[in-house]
Amino acid sequence: MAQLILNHVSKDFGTGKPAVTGVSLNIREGGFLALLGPSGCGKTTVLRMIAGFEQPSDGEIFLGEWRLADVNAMVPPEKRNMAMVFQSYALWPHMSVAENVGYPLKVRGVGRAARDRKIREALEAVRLEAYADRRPADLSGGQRQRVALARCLVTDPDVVLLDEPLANLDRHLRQEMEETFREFHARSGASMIYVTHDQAEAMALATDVAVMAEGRLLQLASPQEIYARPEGRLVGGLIGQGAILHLAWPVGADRALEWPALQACFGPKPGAHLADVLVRPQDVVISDEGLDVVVETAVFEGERHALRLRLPDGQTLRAFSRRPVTVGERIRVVIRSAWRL
Ligand SMILES: Nc1ncnc2c1ncn2[C@@H]1O[C@H](COP(=O)(O)OP(=O)(O)OP(=O)(O)O)[C@@H](O)[C@H]1O
Repeated sequence: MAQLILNHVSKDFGTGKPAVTGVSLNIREGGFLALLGPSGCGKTTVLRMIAGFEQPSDGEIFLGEWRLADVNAMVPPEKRNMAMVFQSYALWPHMSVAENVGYPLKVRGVGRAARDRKIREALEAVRLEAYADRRPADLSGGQRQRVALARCLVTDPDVVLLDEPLANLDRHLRQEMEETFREFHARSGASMIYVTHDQAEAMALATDVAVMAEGRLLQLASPQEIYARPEGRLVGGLIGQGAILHLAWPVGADRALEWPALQACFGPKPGAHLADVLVRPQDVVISDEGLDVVVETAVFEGERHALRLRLPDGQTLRAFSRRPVTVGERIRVVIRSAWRL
């Protein structure tokens, strides 16, 4: 197994606007990369180029030293030892679960005994041993997706590509399936690339998160890093919760500031350069000093109240409160820390 490398990869379908522009990525062996971004940003196109369903219009794709694709040539998908899992599961309806899982081995001419053993192991891995003889139609959505994962496992792929695999499942099942994906990743040892537009899912699963917008890669970092230090407004708005404020950030100051230094950024500063600043709700603390704000909305979420607070200049902040507050109430808050985007 080896590192998957995308080197300045672009794809232009000739529609006037390239789908992907100059994307460079290194996916380390056994890594789990989430590709995140708004609809139409080029995520699926990147995945399809890695799989070999599309040829780059520029740049190169390598698996270790092996050149998989460039503008002149490409290795066909079936020669890449990759497996792809789709949102739609893509199971054969007329085959049993075991037959579906064993199908890639049958195509490769693997003998009956070895095939049966592999199928058994793969079904055990996704906890579906008891369902081997059922048809896909008799399974739940989550179980069907686990069959699709088992079908991936049997071929021992170097790279597994997942295109929004949980998009068709309800929230509860998605959480359960996240656990299955984590186990699947640990067991297979394959590098995984997971396309999603759900940032919480990306953060929960991946070792690395790549954020794309309009065909370009904006940032690639670990979930912790991208949460703590997002680059720019788009990444800041996409990862985690928070408010983006325009504040008079002191010239030459650090990108992270804490209270009370932050206090100086608020209030009218005619002519000052305004920076985009990210404030996370958990860093906004109700206090008996600090900024004067009005509670605009308060939503009870069970373990806390989620608040939208209006600053005197009309900008809004998000905050959490343990105690109930009333809409229209004036309170004071301290901002523990903020990050200049
Ligand atoms: N075969 C194609 N021919 C022409 N344009 C295409 C083709 N495939 C994708 N595109 C265009 O490329 C852009 C990126 O599409 P892509 O499917 O990669 O985005 P995405 O981020 O995966 O979106 P979504 O989250 O909605 O699936 C879009 O503008 C899309 O219309």
